Amino acid sequence: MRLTKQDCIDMDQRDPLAACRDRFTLPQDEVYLDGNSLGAMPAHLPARMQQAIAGEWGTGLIRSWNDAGWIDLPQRVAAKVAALIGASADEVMVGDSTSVNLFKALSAALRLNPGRKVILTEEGNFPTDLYIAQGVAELFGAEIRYVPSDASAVADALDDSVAVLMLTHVNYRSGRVYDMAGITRQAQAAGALCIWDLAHSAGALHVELNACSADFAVGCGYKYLNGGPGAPAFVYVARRHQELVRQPLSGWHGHAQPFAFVKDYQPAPGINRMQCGTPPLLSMLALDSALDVFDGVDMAQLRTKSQDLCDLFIRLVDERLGEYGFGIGSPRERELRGSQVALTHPEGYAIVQALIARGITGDFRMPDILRFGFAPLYVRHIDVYHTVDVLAQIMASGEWNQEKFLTRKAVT
Ligand SMILES: Cc1ncc(COP(=O)(O)O)c(C=O)c1O
Ligand SMILES: Nc1c(O)cccc1C(=O)C[C@H](N)C(=O)O
Repeated sequence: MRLTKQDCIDMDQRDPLAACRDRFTLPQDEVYLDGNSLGAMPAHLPARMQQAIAGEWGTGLIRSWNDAGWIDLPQRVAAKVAALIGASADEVMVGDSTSVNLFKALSAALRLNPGRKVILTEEGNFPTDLYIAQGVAELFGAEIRYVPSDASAVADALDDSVAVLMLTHVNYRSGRVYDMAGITRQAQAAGALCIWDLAHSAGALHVELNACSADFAVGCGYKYLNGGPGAPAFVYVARRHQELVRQPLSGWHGHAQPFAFVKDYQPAPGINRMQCGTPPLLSMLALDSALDVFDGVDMAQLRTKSQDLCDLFIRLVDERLGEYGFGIGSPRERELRGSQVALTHPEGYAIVQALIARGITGDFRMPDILRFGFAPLYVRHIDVYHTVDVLAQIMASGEWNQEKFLTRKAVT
């Protein structure tokens, strides 16, 4: 039997996380399926930022480093992130971008594994991961080995030359999720260290870094963590590695005594050595406050809802869009998929633009992927229904086939 609109309304009524949507401000009538690229704005954030700007900065000025606790804000934010990714507070540092944190983590991992010169990664990894690896390889005289985005190809390529395996947990295009525990075990058994990019996992999946015995991880603050555009990112270093870790961005905030103003660099104890320069305080305050939307949220329940939304989307696409030439570009098994679904279609770009014009925001990834992210804290089952319904209308009417939808914009 085909699912109905009423079925989806009933699903929302049974959803234990339904009330979390009120923690966000979303434009009226917008269906937002791009929280995997830029998370929605937590409703309490404008007031918090007003206070931070006018009060802490405007009035408190430099005194706020002490009086408002700016100096150890990164550690407080790190503790909140750590709770979402199965890590201890003293294993996470928040700051810089994901790209910069990857640079630090990759450099540190190569130094921990001297004698080995290969960075193993997948050719379908997110471009910044590949570009950073290329930069690090050049600096360290390392070599990059690319394999297809497939767990068995990764396993086959793990030999005694591999220093570091660098993978993105949830693929940005297909949403395929790797078995973090199993692959980490295989990498470590082969003598390699593992770096996981959690850009599309943190805040949407039930990540358990410590339980997986992970070595390093990085991730974004502006996607499912909802910290706002360009929010600080994070880096995780397992406690057992921390005292040996050396990262080359040896800025003063990562120094053992930043305010001693001594000539020579000495790394701070523990995770603090992963810091570099002055953090972007306003963005850090925004991320700190944004993370409060996770208060009381059970991550296993969050993961279940995300899987339910994705399953619902695939089922509705199967039931209603069969005649329009779409493919499913994501795994159909819910355990193998993150919190997003890719459809494929040769006219994908224009179809996404037509959807956006109708108030449903997804995005497009080359060459033919329509990408829909289902952020479980604020996306409803009825939004999924509405999206497929409007997609069917756009395809039936040929509405997508207009000049204004075919012209490419700078950011897709
Ligand atoms: C897997 C992955 N890593 C990293 C990034 C971004 O890194 P940065 O915040 O440095 O731009 C993204 C998205 O932009 C991503 O999808
Ligand atoms: N970081 C982004 C940006 O600066 C502009 C536009 C989009 C993004 C994204 O986050 C894209 C995203 N990582 C992706 O998976 O495609």
